[in-house]
Amino acid sequence: MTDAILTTPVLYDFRSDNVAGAAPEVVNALAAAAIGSADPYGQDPLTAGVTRRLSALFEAEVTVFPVATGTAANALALSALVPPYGAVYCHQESHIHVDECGAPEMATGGAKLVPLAGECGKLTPAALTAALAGAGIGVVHRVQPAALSLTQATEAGTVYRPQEVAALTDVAHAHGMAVHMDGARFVNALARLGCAPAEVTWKAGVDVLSLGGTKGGCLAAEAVVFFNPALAEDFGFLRKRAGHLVSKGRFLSAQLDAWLADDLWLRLARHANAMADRLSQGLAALPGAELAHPVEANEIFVRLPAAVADGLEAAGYRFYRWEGDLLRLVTAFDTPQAVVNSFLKIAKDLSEKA
Ligand SMILES: Cc1ncc(COP(=O)(O)O)c(C=O)c1O
Ligand SMILES: C[C@@H](O)[C@H](N)C(=O)O
Repeated sequence: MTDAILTTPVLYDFRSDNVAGAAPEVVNALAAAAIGSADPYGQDPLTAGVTRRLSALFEAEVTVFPVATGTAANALALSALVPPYGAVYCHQESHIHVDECGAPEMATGGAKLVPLAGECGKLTPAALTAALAGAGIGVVHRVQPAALSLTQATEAGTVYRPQEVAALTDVAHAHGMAVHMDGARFVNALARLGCAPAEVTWKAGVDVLSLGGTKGGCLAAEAVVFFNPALAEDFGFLRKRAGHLVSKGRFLSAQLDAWLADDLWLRLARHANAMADRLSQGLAALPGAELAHPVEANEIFVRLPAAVADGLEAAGYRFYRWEGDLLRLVTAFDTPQAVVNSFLKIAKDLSEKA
């Protein structure tokens, strides 16, 4: 970053939904939960309430374990599915493979992540089948296929349809593998699909979901949601051993409870997605602009003429310079439409001057 950019006041930060604040409903619920005492270590009524809420939302008796970060949710969920000699098949751009600093490998005791290619951040049954054909199942020299991990919405901002999830989980289950879903942006995918949560999870063969609340409007709250109770039996020990059993667990659950109440999670995600739609449509209309992937959630990957990208940064907007000449812009539950409009007007002016 040039010195000028570092000293320019930030007009708006599109780098990530991780830079967003927290929804007032969640903050107020947290303040209310801070009064008085409550049983520790997840034995409180709020945590029981979150399990009830998620069982109702997913139309199944689920087993829920709140944790504080998405990486913990992913790594610990995989540790419940995969032995140390196991293999986890994932996309080559998956967060568990690229951005978790070896946490899944550590939590599983050394399991191997097997990254696969796929257009627009999505795995295909053909690629998974081909990888498994050469896996050496039963061969003592080889790591043994144990889990498939899908990210929904993907790291490319795309969304798996229920039938796409089912086609992948069919291959995984046929090879004796369990299925994990990294749902750091699950609610953004759900808002786009408009289907019931069950349709794109357990009814499509997903065994465990890392449900992300942090990016969706919580301060820091994620939930590991098991649809297959047999896989959850040891998770309480795995979470405690990793130091992720929060003593005042009510404070994670208060966030999740408020976020899941009255469809707040979906309303917030719909807004984030709508801002991404508006922003990406405006950018795509600029001469020389090119969207790298369909915008199906709240992430935009776009190529812009250098003068436009540089000018936007100099004006005070922040976004990531991604691989190659891609830019990544992420909208959030609280991205103002006025900010999107101003950003697009400046981009258009810069484009006309270029
Ligand atoms: C797709 C995806 N999965 C998981 C995570 C992990 O979340 P955390 O940063 O809370 O560990 C992120 C983080 O933003 C993410 O983008
Ligand atoms: C680490 C970085 O990728 C983060 N998960 C984000 O999406 O902003």
